[in-house]
Amino acid sequence: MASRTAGHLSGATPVLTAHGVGRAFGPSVVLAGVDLTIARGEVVALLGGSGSGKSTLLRILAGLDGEASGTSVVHGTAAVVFQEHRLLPWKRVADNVGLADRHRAWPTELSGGQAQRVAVARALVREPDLLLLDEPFGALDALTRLRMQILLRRLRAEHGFAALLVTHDVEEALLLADRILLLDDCRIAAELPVDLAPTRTPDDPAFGALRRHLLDRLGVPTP
Ligand SMILES: Nc1ncnc2c1ncn2[C@@H]1O[C@H](COP(=O)(O)OP(=O)(O)OP(=O)(O)O)[C@@H](O)[C@H]1O
Repeated sequence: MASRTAGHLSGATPVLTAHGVGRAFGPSVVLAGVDLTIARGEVVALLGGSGSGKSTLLRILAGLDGEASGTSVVHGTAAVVFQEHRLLPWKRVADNVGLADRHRAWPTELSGGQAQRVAVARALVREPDLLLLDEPFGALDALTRLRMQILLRRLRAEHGFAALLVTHDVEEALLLADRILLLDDCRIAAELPVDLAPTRTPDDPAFGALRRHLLDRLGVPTP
């Protein structure tokens, strides 16, 4: 597996290119022949059933899996945010992020939502070209999750980073992504552009139609 980071290239260059990515754990094949390109500034959501290989693919793209086959190149810099914040408990919050210390709190003193905000700040402070987000809000309560989704939208509008967002949450994908990929049967089985009005409210009929379509593809019955 050649997973590497290339230098900063021209604007037309995608921020991520992956070809023929494969991964097996013993006899169990999880990914086979996955091709993926993410344009600069594009937010792509990766949906799929539990165990379909979403986190495995994200780890490969992040260069955290040395056992995969195929090639994956980030054209620029990438930063990863996981479901658990993974802050360093022996460092104060500001030291975790690398910012001037104004609040002087330890990560253990933070709520889940606060800790995840710090994790996002830590990822963004280096101004990455690509954010790799693995269920970043999956452990948060519904209200905090919505706040974080709105925050991520705002940050993306301000900073213009590209992102790959692994999520179980169809509405989260529809709220945040420009394009949705469905991972099934070891490969990217479907790809949908999210062509919605900028507000992306769930009561928009086009939002509802896409939501139903995705749930149907994921095998979730809708009323
Ligand atoms: N280190 C590992 N050793 C053995 N099997 C693994 C390992 N990591 C992942 N797997 C297996 O690979 C498959 C895909 O796992 P992965 O975590 O990528 O799925 P996922 O789509 O992210 O699932 P979920 O949505 O439930 O988090 C699963 O069957 C899992 O058991």
